[in-house]
Amino acid sequence: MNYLSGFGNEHASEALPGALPAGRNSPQRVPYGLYAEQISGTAFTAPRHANRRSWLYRLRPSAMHQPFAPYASTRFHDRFDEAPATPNQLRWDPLPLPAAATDFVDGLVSYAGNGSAAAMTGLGIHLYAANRSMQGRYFYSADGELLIVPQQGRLHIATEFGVLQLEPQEIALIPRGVRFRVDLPDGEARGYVCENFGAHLRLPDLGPIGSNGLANPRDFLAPEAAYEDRDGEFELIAKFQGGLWRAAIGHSPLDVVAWHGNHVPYKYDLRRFNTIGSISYDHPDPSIFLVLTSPSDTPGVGNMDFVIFPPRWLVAEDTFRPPWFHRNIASEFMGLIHGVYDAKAGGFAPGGASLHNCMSGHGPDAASFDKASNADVSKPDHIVATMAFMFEARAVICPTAQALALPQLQQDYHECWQGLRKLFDPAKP
Ligand SMILES: O=C(O)Cc1cc(O)ccc1O
Ligand SMILES: [Fe+2]
Repeated sequence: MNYLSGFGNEHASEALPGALPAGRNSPQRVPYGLYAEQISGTAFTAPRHANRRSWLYRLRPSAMHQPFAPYASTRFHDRFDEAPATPNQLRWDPLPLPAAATDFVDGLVSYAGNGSAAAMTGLGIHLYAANRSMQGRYFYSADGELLIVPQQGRLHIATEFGVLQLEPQEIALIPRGVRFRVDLPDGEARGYVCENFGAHLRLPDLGPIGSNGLANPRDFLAPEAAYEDRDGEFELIAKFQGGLWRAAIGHSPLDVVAWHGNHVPYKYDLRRFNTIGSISYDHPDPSIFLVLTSPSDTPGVGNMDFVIFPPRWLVAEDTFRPPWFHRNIASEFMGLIHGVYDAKAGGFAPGGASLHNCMSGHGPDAASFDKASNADVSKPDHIVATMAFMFEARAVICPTAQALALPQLQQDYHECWQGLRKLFDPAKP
């Protein structure tokens, strides 16, 4: 499958030759009898460097569907105020794959979040476990862009802009409003979704790192135009102001023959990340692992950040090499795609999750502390075959009532720090 390369680029793609109008966006009649339609992802007047919009040339306008009615989903929502926000450290085992037929949308379980679609700030964190492709149904979120992080099973995401083929260790971003369908080529799939209600995720500034490094722009891939010319009795599910809505639609909404613009879905392979770390001493702040950031209105403070912990060499001398003990102003929701996370010797499984809120103490568990305190740091350590990540937020991340009620919530998580014995000996400096 071919993709168009470059983050935030102005791309153009056509599935039929000459489908893209030349020299103007909305000619009186579009080639092939297509309808021209714009989708804007920022205010029309947003500064040029931040402005996002695309022009789509499609079989039918997106307005063409029956009225929406509420669609009862008990598990996928934005109800982040049902339970008191908790300072407790939380950790969950992986969600089991479903027994009943469950597609990507029905397989989403909302775990935590903050802010709201109405306020256009904050994030929602949802995990999915699914065992069948979306059949005759299409989905979009008007509430935020969707950052999809598969943990198990490939996803074929057919969007209005074309198809993104995704495997674990790759991520996809579906912009606000873009309609899509998720097929499961492996029959089963599990992973994480962050819905960003705030400003678009973008590549961070690199400061003294220079003009290259971390996630490089050319590794972000947009799909090439591909359209479905399908009539039938389908359904369009919309997420709108925290609730789900359903409309009957008589055709596939993935009927875009050509498009151009920069409000586009994209994918990125996390294995392409150019990981930078200390080559002298001390473990750097995890901002060095920042892939994408959604800025807030305070300079330097993200509404939400997407951070990864990829394979890397640890060479820092006279240094406790894993993550240190810490309390942060930011709140941290973590997931594990595969392997072992270097601050947790046990209990944090691939597909699992953890939440450490603002100023809640956390860090290496007792076993990881003992191991790293006694390791030979005159030699490099090679951290291999692992990929953990963090959705980090400026505001406290509130778990949903259902996440707190899940049997996967570990009641004994705090025990992982209770074995840290007092080592203090005033006689031994
Ligand atoms: O809590 C965590 O494991 C994430 C994390 C990693 C790190 O290297 C430094 C700080 C931090 O919050
Ligand atoms: Fe942390």
